[in-house]
This record gives sequence, structure tokens and C-alpha cells, in this order.
Amino acid sequence: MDAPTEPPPRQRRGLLIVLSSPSGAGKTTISRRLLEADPDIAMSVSATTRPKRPGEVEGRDYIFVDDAAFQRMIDGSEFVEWAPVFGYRYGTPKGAVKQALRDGRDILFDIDWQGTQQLKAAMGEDLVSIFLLPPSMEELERRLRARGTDSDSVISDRMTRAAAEISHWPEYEYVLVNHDVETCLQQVRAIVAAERLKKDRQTNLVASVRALTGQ
Ligand SMILES: Nc1nc2c(ncn2[C@@H]2O[C@H](COP(=O)(O)OP(=O)(O)O)[C@@H](O)[C@H]2O)c(=O)[nH]1
Ligand SMILES: Nc1ncnc2c1ncn2[C@@H]1O[C@H](COP(=O)(O)OP(=O)(O)O)[C@@H](O)[C@H]1O
Repeated sequence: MDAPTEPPPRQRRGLLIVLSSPSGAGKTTISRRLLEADPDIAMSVSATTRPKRPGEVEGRDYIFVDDAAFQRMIDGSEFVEWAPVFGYRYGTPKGAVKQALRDGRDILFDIDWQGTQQLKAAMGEDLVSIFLLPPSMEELERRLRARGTDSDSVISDRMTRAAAEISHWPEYEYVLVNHDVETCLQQVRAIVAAERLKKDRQTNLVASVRALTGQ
């Protein structure tokens, strides 16, 4: 049997892929499918003070913490960004982001527009931002109800805030309508593929072209 070969040296810079949308438009669904389809992408797992929903898994969906623990993380400068959303606090821990980029992986963020702005300011060069729209407000409400994780009052709060969330779409580079999961997933994968190929992200390009032309 051949000796195992070393993986080729990393030849591109890692992407920070941000997916935002109003609650219920499909970020979690698209994120999970993208991660299953592409092992080069790691998920940034946020910390939150929001209570766990049925079916959510600690450490996979969120790191669930109380207010005091969240405050300690802020005081310890453990977040790349954090923001209040729907009366709770949500934040992106620094450690996992650094580790994924060190390991040569892209990293996916399911964060809101406030987090996207902060991440852009902190690490903007390799950020790719995608906003998902629902096909209609009626369909958005239908999806929130179909998910079966929130009470009527939580759903009505999320619907009230949806228009404000949607108003941030112009701040994103790509805007997709999530009519159908498969189509939307293919569109997100096409964006990721094209962004990886941008010349500034291919760290070996100058040397390769020199070798090609013998200069
Ligand atoms: N700024 C920021 N927003 C986050 C973070 N994690 C999640 N969010 C956003 O918080 C909002 C509420 O998330 P969640 O309670 O899971 O509800 P969902 O959008 O209905 O799944 C969504 O817009 C998320 O994108 C984070 O670390 N930072
Ligand atoms: N394109 C789609 N068509 C129909 N239902 C969808 C679609 N995308 C997501 N859903 C469903 O809508 C609900 C909300 O999706 P979710 O991914 O939890 O949204 P978000 O993370 O943006 O809050 C879930 O029940 C999910 O299965």
C-alpha cells in the first residue's frame, strides 16, 4: 500500500461566509446542507443567552449560556462580535474562527446584520456576505409555524421584526430568494466556488504564473 501522502499545501486564503435572513427564511436549513456537502467549510457556533429549542444540540447549534457567563465572555474579549437580538444576546467566539482559518478551512456564520457589520470591520477582506429572502411574508410566517419551535407570541415578534431585518439587504454582496432548498443550496455553492477562485485568494498564483512563463 502506498504511504499516506501529505495534503497539498494550502493554496488559497480562507473565506468568512456570512448567511443572514429574517428568522424563518431558511438560514439554518441551508447552512446544515452546505456543511454536509462541503467538508472544507466549518460552522462558527455562536454563544447565546436564548433558551434552547426542542431538537437543538449544545455545541452544534449554539453554546447556551446564562447572562453572567455571556458577560464574562464579553469582559474577557472572547467575541469577534456580539449583538442583542430578540431580547437575548448572541456572539461569535474568536477561538473557533481562528482555528478554522489556521486549519485551512472556510468558516460559515449564521449571524444577523449587526454581526455582519462588525465582522466586516474586523476581518472584512475575506468576508462573503449572502442575504436570504423569503418568497413572501405569508410564506415566512408559514415556515416559522411549520418549524414548530416557537410560541405564537415569539412568532408574532419575529414577524414584526422581519421587515426591519429585510431592510438591511443592500449591505450584502449576494441576495437570494429561498423558494426551494435545493436551488438555493446550489446558488450558495456556486457563490462559494466562485469566491474561492478569485485571484487575490489564490496565494500560489504569482509563483505558478512565473513557473508557467519561465520568468
Ligand atoms: N450578531 C450575531 N447574530 C447572531 C449570532 N448567532 C445568531 N445570530 C442571529 O440571531 C438571530 C436569531 O437567531 P435564532 O434565535 O437562532 O433564531 P432563527 O433565526 O429563527 O433561527 C438570527 O438572525 C441569527 O442569525 C451571533 O453570534 N452574532
Ligand atoms: N425553501 C424552503 N421551502 C420550504 N420550507 C423551508 C425552506 N427553507 C427552509 N424551510 C423550512 O422553514 C423553517 C424555517 O427554516 P430555518 O432554516 O429554521 O430558518 P432560519 O434559520 O432562517 O430561522 C424550517 O421548518 C425549514 O424546514
